[in-house]
Amino acid sequence: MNGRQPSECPENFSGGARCMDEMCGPVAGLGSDPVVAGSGGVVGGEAACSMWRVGLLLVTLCATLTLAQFPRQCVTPEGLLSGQCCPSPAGVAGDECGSSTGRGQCVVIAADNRRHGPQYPYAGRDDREKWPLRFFNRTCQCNGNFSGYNCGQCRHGLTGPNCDQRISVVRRNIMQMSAAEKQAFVNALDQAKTTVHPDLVICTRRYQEVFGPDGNTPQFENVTIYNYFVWSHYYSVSKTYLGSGQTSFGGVDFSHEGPGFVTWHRFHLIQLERDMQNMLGDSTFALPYWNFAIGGSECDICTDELLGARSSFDMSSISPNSVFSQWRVICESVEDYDTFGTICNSTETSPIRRNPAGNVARPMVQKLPEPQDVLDCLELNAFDTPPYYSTSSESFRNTIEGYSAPQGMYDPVVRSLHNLAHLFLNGTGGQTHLSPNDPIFVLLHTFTDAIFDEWLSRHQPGEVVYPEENAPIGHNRNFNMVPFWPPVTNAEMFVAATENLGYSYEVQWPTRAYTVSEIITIGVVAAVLLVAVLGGVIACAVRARSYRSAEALEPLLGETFRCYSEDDRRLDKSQSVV
Ligand SMILES: O=C(O)c1cc2cc(O)c(O)cc2[nH]1
Repeated sequence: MNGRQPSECPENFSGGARCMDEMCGPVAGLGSDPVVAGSGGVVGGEAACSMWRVGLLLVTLCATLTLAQFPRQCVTPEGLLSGQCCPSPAGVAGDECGSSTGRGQCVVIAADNRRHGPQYPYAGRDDREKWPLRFFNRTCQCNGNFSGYNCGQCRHGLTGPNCDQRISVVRRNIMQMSAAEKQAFVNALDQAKTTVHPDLVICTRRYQEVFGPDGNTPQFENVTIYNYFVWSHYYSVSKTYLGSGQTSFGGVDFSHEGPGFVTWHRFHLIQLERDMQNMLGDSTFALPYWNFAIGGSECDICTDELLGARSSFDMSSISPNSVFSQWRVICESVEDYDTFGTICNSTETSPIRRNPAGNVARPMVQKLPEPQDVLDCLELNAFDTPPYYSTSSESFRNTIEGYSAPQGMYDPVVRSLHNLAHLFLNGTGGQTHLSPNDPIFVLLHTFTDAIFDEWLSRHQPGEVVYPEENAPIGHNRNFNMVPFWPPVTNAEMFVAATENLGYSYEVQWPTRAYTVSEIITIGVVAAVLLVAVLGGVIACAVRARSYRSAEALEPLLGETFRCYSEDDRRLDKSQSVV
């Protein structure tokens, strides 16, 4: 933890008490807690019962303070063995999911049963299949606007004791924020990096080993708010361990290379934003975005005022003047995880590496996407196309993800939009198992999400366009996204953010440049118009001229006529006179 101390829990989580790890000890230490001894050990009659009660009291006390990737009170040996995770928001026995106040009830978890694509050829080899059934099969189902693992929270975009007040935050371009706003955001990120998550602990072993070496010590660990954000991304992309001496299977990714790319990352950000709002005690806090579609080879947010300038000592390091130079990454030992079947834990190791535009071996990733690329991908009509994978063509999803050219054509050598922005960073932010360790990840993904939201708003698709089956594992419409808890499906994030999720984007979308054929058409039309106008002008001029010539002759004629008429009148007069 860089020698820095985790902060206290925010008031609304702790009720003024200190964080779970301080009050209750580390989760991995629950093995020595009476609740665990009472359940797993041979403890008799009265003693066991009173120990159980003490344990229950402790768990209940802790329950009001924390939850987990699975709620903390659920990751006891009994909780894991029961398969049920339905805590009470008030910490009251018999009040599962706040049922006594009508907030919710404990129900069986529905996991997606539809076929997935051929990319993952196994069954029963990975804890993430049919998420989260390997760990739990019962969860809270909340009524009305209540939400959360125990129905103690409100749905996104709602607040108040009855969750009936609308609330919405606006995600803005970080470059357009004031100096004070920029500083506040950097400080908030840094606070999240060191604040122990009030709700979540991470699982540090595969299910097979989750009860620990003694069979009675659940392998879960505290983690900071920001490191949970990193860990959940790592967990979703990690390979399938197939056993000792076997190569882990890499053809699996629960958050990339499929339609769930946009929905998974959307929820990932919402969760971080909420955690930071709670940490700050500020429900108006919004994650900003980085408009990475600016072309060129300059990282405009890589300044010490924002995400950290380049160090003048080392091209791939962050300037010591930035707080992010002090950050240390987690989930770095990917070879170990894949070789030994271990899982990333909360141990921090090396500094962030970043060398924007510096990949000399790959010139294609030395330049950021162009503004036109965003406009092109927004024009694609199909959300995704078979095989709903990184090889899909004419797919909005595969294009914004960046495996297709911005106009939609799949090309194995192309990296565009989101992928290009990652690879441009050329370091921690360009490696899937590590990338969220670089906080640029947050801003890169809010912009990606803004493009997704704009596409939803322009095309108004409805969930039917999201594939129900045959997408890669994890990506079907009703698959519960890994590793989120309580279960949330891809479909739940396939909705307009403003109306459904309590946030919106303030974006000036670039105006479209004309295509060559449009320029030619416009030129031809303009030329025709010009000829027509010129023709008209010339015709008028000629007519006017001929009128003028006619008028020039008129006085003579007039005079003549007048002469005649005057003669006539004179004549008449004379006649009358006569
Ligand atoms: O090679 C790619 O296209 C690539 C790298 C990378 C890193 C990352 O964190 C992502 O989320 C995607 C991604 N794609």
